[in-house]
Amino acid sequence: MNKTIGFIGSGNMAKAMIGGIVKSKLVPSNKINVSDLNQDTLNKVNAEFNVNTSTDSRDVVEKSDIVIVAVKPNVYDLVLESVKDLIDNNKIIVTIAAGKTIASIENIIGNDKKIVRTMPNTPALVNEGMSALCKNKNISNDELDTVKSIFDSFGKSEVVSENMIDAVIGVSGSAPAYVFMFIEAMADAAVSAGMSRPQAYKFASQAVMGSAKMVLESGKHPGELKDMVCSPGGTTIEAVKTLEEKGLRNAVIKAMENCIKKSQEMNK
Ligand SMILES: NC(=O)C1=CN([C@@H]2O[C@H](COP(=O)(O)OP(=O)(O)OC[C@H]3O[C@@H](n4cnc5c(N)ncnc54)[C@H](OP(=O)(O)O)[C@@H]3O)[C@@H](O)[C@H]2O)C=CC1
Ligand SMILES: O=C(O)[C@@H]1CCC=N1
Repeated sequence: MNKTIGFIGSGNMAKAMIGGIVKSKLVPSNKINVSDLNQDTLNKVNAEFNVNTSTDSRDVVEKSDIVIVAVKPNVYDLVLESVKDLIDNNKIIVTIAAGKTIASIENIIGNDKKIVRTMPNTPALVNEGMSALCKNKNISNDELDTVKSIFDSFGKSEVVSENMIDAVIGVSGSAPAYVFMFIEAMADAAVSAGMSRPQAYKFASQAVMGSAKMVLESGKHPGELKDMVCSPGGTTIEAVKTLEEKGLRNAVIKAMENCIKKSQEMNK
């Protein structure tokens, strides 16, 4: 891609995306500009990915065609205010923040500017990210494709309507956290049965990854895949009974409802 990509904020999500872009070689690392308030953070990002760094977000905006704003929602508006005079009608502003609607960003930088709202997730770091994208009226389909190719460089992505972003946060943006909790709990049980901690993480993570791949690749309903594991009178059905008794599915649904509700509140 013949574009320069900038990141304002170099935290967990930005680093996962930078790592994914660099590994995929979508653009050379000298075409990635990154800012953060913390020089130590920037030194680490530079040592790991060899990208250009600055403590001044204005440097990043000036030097980049596509600017990904990756700071937390509480400082988001201040950051946009501090760079808005540098945003012309050619630059593309990409937001990854929960609760920052296209309208709220247009209110700050102007409704004549090019804005793409996205929701990625941290598996971007290992090229298994899942992202959603939507655009404002000033972004052409070609420009949306260009931004999508950034997100596709570290995983998969889909274009959605903006009112789906809250659901995307529940099922994808925040979801790695629930899956890590599940893996941790599985590993704890294996350790309790005498397995070493590293081996327990390996078994548990591979089981989760393989199961996810079966859902994506077999075309079978998850319930059917579950039934294929449950031998009559066997071990798995005992575990399934306990998970139902303890309300696993209900807990997941309730947790995601709260996650989505929080996202909706943050949009206001
Ligand atoms: N984490 C995730 O899995 C996902 C996060 N997101 C979104 O990504 C955004 C960032 O979240 P996350 O990466 O978790 O947060 P982090 O706190 O890890 O990252 C934010 C980074 O921005 C830095 N920062 C703060 N103010 C400025 C500024 N004025 N100029 C430059 N850098 C600044 C912070 O520095 P300092 O720490 O010193 O304040 C920090 O390094 C959020 O808006 C979130 O909604 C979206 C999808 C998934
Ligand atoms: O927890 C959050 O608010 C962000 C958004 C999605 C994942 N992390």
